[in-house]
Amino acid sequence: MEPSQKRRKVSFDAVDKCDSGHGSEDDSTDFKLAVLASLHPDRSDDVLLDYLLAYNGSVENVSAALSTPPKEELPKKRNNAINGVQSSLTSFATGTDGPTIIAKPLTKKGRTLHLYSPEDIEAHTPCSILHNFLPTDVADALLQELLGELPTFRRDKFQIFDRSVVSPHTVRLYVDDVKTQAQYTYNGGPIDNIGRTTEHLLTVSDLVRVKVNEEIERRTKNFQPNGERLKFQSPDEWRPNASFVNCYSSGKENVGWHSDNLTYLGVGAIIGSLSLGVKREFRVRKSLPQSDTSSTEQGQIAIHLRKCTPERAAPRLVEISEALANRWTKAHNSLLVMHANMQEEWKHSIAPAKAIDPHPVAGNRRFNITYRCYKDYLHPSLTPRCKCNMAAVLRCVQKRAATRGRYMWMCHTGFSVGGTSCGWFTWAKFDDEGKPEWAKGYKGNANLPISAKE
Ligand SMILES: O=C(O)CCC(=O)C(=O)O
Ligand SMILES: [Fe+2]
Repeated sequence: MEPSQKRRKVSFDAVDKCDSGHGSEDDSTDFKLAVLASLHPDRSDDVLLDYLLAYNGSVENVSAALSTPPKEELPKKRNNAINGVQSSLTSFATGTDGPTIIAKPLTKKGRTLHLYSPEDIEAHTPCSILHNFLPTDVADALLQELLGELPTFRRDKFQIFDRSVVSPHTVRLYVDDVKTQAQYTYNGGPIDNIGRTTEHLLTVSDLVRVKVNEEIERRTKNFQPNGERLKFQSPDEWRPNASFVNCYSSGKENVGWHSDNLTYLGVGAIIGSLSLGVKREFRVRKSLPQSDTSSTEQGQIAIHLRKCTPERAAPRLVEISEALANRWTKAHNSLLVMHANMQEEWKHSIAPAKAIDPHPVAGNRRFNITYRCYKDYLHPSLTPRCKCNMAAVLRCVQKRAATRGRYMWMCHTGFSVGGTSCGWFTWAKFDDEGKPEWAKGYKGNANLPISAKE
C-alpha cells in the first residue's frame, strides 16, 4: 500500500484539532472524544468516554443521547468507575535513596492516580513541577498583562469530516521575532492573530529559560538512562522564542487529550508551561502500542497544578472526591516542565472542572503559558511541502506497534475549514541530536526504519 493511502485515515490526528493547535493523536477513541468534547463542552472526558463505551463507539448516538432532553440515562455497560482511588505514588516508592523509576505502569485503564508531590511527579512521568516559581510581583504583572490581552485571544476553528468545530478554550501565539515567525501555519492555514512577545511575557521567558535548563540537566542526570541525553534530544541550550498562551475562562473550558505538535518544536521537544490564575487539574497518560495486551492506554495520572499543603503531601489511599480536590491551597504560579519524549510517548489534557476556586485577580480564568523553543531549521520555509504546496506537519507514531516512535511529515490541509487533504506523507529523518537533513551540523540519519517492511 502506498504510504499516502495509509495516512488518509482521518482519525490519525484529529485531537490536534481540538486542542488549540498543537496536539497530535492517532487513536480513534481519542478522536471521537475530541469530537464529542467540541460538541458537548459541558461534559467531562470521563462522562463522554462512558457514553462512548455504552453506545459502542458511535459518536452520532452519543451526541444524540446527550442532546435529548430530558437527559437519557447512561446504559449500564461498564462497572469500573472512571474515578477509582487516589493515591500518592510516594507510597509505592521502593525505598532507595535516589529517584525511583517504576518500570511497570501503576495505573490501570479507568483509574486516575493523583500525584501531589513534585517528587512523585518527576519519578513517574516525564514532567517536573516547581511551585511558586515567579516572584509574586512578576507573576501578578504578567497576569494583568494577559488579562489586558484577552480580547485578542481566539478559539481555534477546524474541520472534522464535514463539520466545523471550535476549540473549548481560547488561545494566542506570541513570537519573539514577528518578521520571520509570523509565517507559522496551523491547521494547514495561516494563523491570523500571532502577536509579538509582550513585555512581561519576555521578562518571564528569561526566568523560564534559566529554570528549564537547570531542570533538563537534573532530569538527564537523575532520571535518564546512564545520565545521558535521550536519542534525538538536542544538546543545545533550551532557548524559548515563542509562547502559546491558553485561557480557560471558566471551569467548563478545557483541552482534550493530545500531545503537542512537533512541527516547529522538533523531536525530543521540551516545553516550559506556566500556570496563572485558577488552579486546574492537569492529566497525563502514557500511550501504549496498539498490540499491547488488552488495554491501549494506561489509566490517567492527574497532576495537581498547585502547591500542596504538607499534610496533603503524601496521602495514602483516599477516596476520590471533588471536595477534597477543591480544598488544596490556591496556587497559580507553578511551572511544569515537559521533558524530552513526553510529546512522543504521552498525552495530556486539562479536564473540565465541576467547581473552581476563583482567583482574586483572574476571577474564574486560568492562563497557561507554554514557552516553546521553535527551531530555526524547522521554519516553514525550510520544511517539506505536501502536494497542496503547504508546509507539512511533523508527527510521531504513537499507536501502531510496527512504526511506533517513527516521525513523519504529512499534509495537514484536510483539517482547515473548507480544506481537503492531498494525503501526502513521507517518513522523516533526524540525527541523534534531532536535526533534520537540511540543518547545519546534521550528522546522519538515526531514525532508521523500525520494521523493514513498510
Ligand atoms: O493548560 C495547560 O496546562 C495545558 C495546555 C496545553 O496542553 C498546550 O498548550 O499544549
Ligand atoms: Fe499541550
